[in-house]
Amino acid sequence: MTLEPFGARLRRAMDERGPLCVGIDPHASLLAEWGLDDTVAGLERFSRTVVEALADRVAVLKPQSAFFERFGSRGMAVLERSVEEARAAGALVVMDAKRGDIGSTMAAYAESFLRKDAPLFSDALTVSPYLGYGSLSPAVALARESGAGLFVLALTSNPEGGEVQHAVRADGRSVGATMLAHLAAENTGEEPLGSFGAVVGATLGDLSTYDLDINGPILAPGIGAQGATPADLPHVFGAAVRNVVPNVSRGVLRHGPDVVALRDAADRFAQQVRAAVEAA
Ligand SMILES: O=c1ccn([C@@H]2O[C@H](COP(=O)(O)O)[C@@H](O)[C@H]2O)c(=O)[nH]1
Repeated sequence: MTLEPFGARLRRAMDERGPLCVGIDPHASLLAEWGLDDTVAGLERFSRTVVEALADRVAVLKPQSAFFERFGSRGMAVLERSVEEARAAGALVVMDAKRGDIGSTMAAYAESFLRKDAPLFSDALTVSPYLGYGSLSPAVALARESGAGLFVLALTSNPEGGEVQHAVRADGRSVGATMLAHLAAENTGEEPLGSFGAVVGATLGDLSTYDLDINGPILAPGIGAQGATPADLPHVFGAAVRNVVPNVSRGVLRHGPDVVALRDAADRFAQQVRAAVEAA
């Protein structure tokens, strides 16, 4: 069955459920706080609990692949099941694996996450363009074919990102702005929303010098543990705020393992996001 393009599916999910994305980030410290062992069994319990609590109410769940990879093949099996269960319960899954390599290898990464019959097929994948935006072409092509999407690291939430992303090219444009321009071109003419999104940190303050009008989604990590708040979103993103998918991971997860407490925490963030976007 052919999937509707990711951008259209995401727009509908954002309209129906609100735009919040919650991360599935099983940090060792969170496993301990939840009373779980730092083992595959602990990982599985953690992931299952997050999916059970949230997959039927938030638009997007974003598993952080690193925390599953550290357990090897058995961790990846847990990740596979989490993706499958989250999608079955109605959430869109953005796999946060930040892949990026020369084009021929990028094609294999794309096959791993974006081919419809792949065990880890996800609705969208985070990718790094820092081997050159063109190196992502195989992922762009396969995402289009599969009805999936990409989130390209443009302006990341961490303070170290600026030394690369704010660097100014010979044409006077910054590297981050160049990535945004590539995405705008990718999404030209797409309705209601393109499938090729940018990652732009909610921590970055006023971004009015950047053209965030990419006709695609903007995944905005940094809310909660990294210090940004939902109230910051209009100031950071301006008119683009309506296409922002704000991500919170530890800010919600620290309320587990109680399912009701996780839901309440996600609902609070969702409500704060809604109020901030409506007031914008
Ligand atoms: O610029 C980026 C890109 C990705 N991330 C990821 O988002 C979550 C944030 O987790 P919190 O616990 O809410 O801080 C995490 O998986 C990061 O790898 C990011 O933070 N910034």
